[in-house]
Amino acid sequence: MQKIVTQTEMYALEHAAVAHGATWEGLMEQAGWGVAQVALARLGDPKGRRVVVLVGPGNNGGDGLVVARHVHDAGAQVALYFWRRQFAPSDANWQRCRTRGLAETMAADDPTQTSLRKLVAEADLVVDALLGMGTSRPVEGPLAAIIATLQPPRRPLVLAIDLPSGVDAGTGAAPGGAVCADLTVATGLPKRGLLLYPGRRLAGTLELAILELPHDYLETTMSDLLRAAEVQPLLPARPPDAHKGSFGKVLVLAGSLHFPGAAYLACAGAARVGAGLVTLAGGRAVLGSAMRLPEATLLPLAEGDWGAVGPGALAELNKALPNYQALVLGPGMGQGEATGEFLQRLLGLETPKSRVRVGFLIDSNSDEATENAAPDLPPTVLDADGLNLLAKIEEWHERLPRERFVFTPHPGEMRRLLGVEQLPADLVATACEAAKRWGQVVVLKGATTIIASPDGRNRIHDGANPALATAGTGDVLAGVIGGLLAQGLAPYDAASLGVFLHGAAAARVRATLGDAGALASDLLPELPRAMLELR
Ligand SMILES: NC(=O)C1=CN([C@@H]2O[C@H](COP(=O)(O)OP(=O)(O)OC[C@H]3O[C@@H](n4cnc5c(N)ncnc54)[C@H](O)[C@@H]3O)[C@@H](O)[C@H]2O)[C@H](O)CC1
Ligand SMILES: [K+]
Repeated sequence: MQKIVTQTEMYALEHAAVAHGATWEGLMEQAGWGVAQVALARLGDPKGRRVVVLVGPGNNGGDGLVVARHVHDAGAQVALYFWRRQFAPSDANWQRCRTRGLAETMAADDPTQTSLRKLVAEADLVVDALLGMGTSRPVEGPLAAIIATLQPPRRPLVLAIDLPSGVDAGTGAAPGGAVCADLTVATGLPKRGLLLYPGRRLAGTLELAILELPHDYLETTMSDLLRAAEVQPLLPARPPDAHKGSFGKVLVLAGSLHFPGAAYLACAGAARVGAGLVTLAGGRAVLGSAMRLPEATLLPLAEGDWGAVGPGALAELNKALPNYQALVLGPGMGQGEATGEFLQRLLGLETPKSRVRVGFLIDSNSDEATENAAPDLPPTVLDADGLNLLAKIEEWHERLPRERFVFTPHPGEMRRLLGVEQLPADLVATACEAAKRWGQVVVLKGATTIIASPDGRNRIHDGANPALATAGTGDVLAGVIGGLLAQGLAPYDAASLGVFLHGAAAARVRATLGDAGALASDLLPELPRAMLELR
């Protein structure tokens, strides 16, 4: 399992390591040695290769001095460029570099960066050890000018230690600009900011320098990188004597005249990850979608506006729901008033006021009232317009049954659910706090997707892929998660495996079609292949 940490968690881990007998100097030596091995592997034969190490004022700079020594000792020609670091005899790592006679330039003596530009122009490798986890404010002034000398396109290989200088370790933000590295070697554990944009882009390839950290303490950190090893055991077994009933039934309530394709994509997503049966529920628009997926069965429902379901659909739905192990609710269902009323009643969230508004349907004491009562929902994926409609209902999260839903918002839907103009910078914390408060699994979709459980655990999926940036891919994901819920996975696991498989299918699409022009439906045939590859 690859843990991902915040600054606070990392500093606490380092303190715990020291309490367990490690020393700060020893940790820095381990970190610097590990980074130097990566640097040397990139350099090839170090003889005659030129390396510039940019050394900042803190421990990140200290790591840089350790790297400089090891790379020098391996045979490379190393020059040091200091920004805001004062020599002190207690700076043992600087002292060791002096003993070896490494060239030194002070940024204070190079106000126009003329010397630095020359060093960079002649270098094979620049090591960025200006700032690490300690980055606490936007980069500006001389530091910004130093960073600017590393701008692409013509430059040597740039290796950042721990984080590209200027990237916030917690959020990945780089408000004043930051080093754009070819590779970043995280010390000990990757920091969150390395996985969140723009930090992820600025970091380049991610590598790790191993630090000995106390294992039991490590287990208390809550973020995991979502990787094949973590989700492989979650794949539902396929016993040879299985029948379609073994793999669950998914009801997909989606689509409208405006968005018929969303219904198809969600259904096919569920079927392509192995659900036993998929039923498409909805109005006339859904009938058209079903033509594209002859394997799906159909539950025609009373329509509201524009072919989307209306409040009259509840009675039919109530009868059918007990036969299903999962529900996918929302893709392309529109945000019409009647659909909103339907959703409100389905989720048991109607207020006395709205009860009056749908009074033409029911009298609260009649049999019809029972027929139209909010059903007990199976595990449910709530996506897209389902989320937008939910966001309009007052105090929805206090009244919704807890631990029943997987919410799959993109940032716009997340803003609406939270009722804010702009999402907070720390997306991981935002998703985690929401999951805890709402009592539901939250999948905050983006170039980096965050899967947060109400119990505080979270998984981060490093799966940016421009091929996915096209309409309909979210509908496929909702279906995929629904298909896994129907096969008995717990919501957090269904969401995690679903995000992983969706990302793996997208990687396969990109490998054949490239960055542009893929259709969401191209993901569908790749889903079983992604499962096969994972199994
Ligand atoms: N702690 C350990 O045992 C280990 C840490 N490792 C490395 O240490 C850094 C974190 O070091 P720290 O000294 O806490 O912070 P920095 O080196 O990142 O720099 C802090 C320094 O910079 C100033 N500062 C912050 N932001 C700005 C800014 N935008 N402009 C100007 N100055 C800024 C701040 O005030 C401080 O003075 C960690 O990343 C690792 O690389 C070892 O890896 C392991 C042991
Ligand atoms: K750095």
